[in-house]
Amino acid sequence: MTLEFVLSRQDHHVVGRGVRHAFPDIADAVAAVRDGRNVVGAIPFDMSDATALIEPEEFYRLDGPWATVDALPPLPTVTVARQIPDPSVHVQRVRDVVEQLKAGVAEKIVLARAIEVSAESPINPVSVLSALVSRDPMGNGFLADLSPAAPAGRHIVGSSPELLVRKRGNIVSCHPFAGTAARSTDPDEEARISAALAASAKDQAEHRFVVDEIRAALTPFCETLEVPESPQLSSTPQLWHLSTPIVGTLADPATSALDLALALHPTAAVAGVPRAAAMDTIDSVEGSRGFYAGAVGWTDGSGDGEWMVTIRCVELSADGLTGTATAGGGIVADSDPDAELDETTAKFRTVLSVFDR
Ligand SMILES: C=C(O[C@@H]1C=C(C(=O)O)C=C[C@H]1O)C(=O)O
Repeated sequence: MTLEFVLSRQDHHVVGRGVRHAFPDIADAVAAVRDGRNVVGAIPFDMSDATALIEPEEFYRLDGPWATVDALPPLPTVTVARQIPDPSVHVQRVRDVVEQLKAGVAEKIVLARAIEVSAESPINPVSVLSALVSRDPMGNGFLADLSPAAPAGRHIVGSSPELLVRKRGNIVSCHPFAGTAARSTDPDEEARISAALAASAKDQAEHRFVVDEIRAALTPFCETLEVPESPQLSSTPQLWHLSTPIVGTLADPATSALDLALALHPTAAVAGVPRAAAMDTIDSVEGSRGFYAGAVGWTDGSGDGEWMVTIRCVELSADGLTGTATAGGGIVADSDPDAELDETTAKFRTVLSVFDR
């Protein structure tokens, strides 16, 4: 049976194989969960686009991060075919957005850019997933077949550190990330970089927008909600981030993980504040983001589930010969456009480094 879906975390992973039913329309997926069916897959950034959710034929959850015993095709060499837009244009876009933010159009807007790579032979999505999970000490990785959203055969694969929402019984948790610094191989530099990120007023402000928005979105669902006063430092192999673990108890345990994901998505970590103004700017500046900056995850027939923010990822074409990685960063009025370009470059390393020779 084909592998349609994987979500790997440090302590467990979920796999979906085969397609019993495809849900290009999110409302049908929500109804399926209410009927006690398992739903897995990917939700696009813009909820008016088609979703890539399915009820798999086979659904299972096991302890520990995902791993495979199958022999996988090696990853081919890739070359950068296009940058969308050119890096200098991205810097100019950030400059323009900074002016808009200073003029009061919005308070935070997340801008992204893409790198398209070409491969000599097909990039196997499972090989990408395997490389990503084995390189991440947190065991994070995801793979979703995007066929329900047509055209068929595309996949999105990545390693996101950012938990949009998890629901187990009556406990809801979120772990938003925002505020970023590239890591160093030098221990002294590492200490300096992480301390500077923790002390950065600009990054703290970027982060606060996300936490405040999540608190507001979750409050109506919760009996209790614990939101730490200040963020902590979290790391991936490439980056330092500010992050805030949030935990609550649900007023109605029948609220599903998918319901919660839809109430939260897209957060200010990938869109901005206010959300509508930020989404308008993103749409007019970048065009459609597709599944990048969406949500990827699962919800089982009991309503339990887990959804990650779809970042640090590459979308693979149906023939596997093209991969498009997208990375973005939150812009606020005092953002430095050149530093924002560097931040996206560092974020691309998560997925593009799997092709390094
Ligand atoms: C948008 C991305 O990352 C998000 C934006 C961040 C930021 O602006 O500092 C940090 C983590 C993520 O929430 C991405 O990786 O593409």
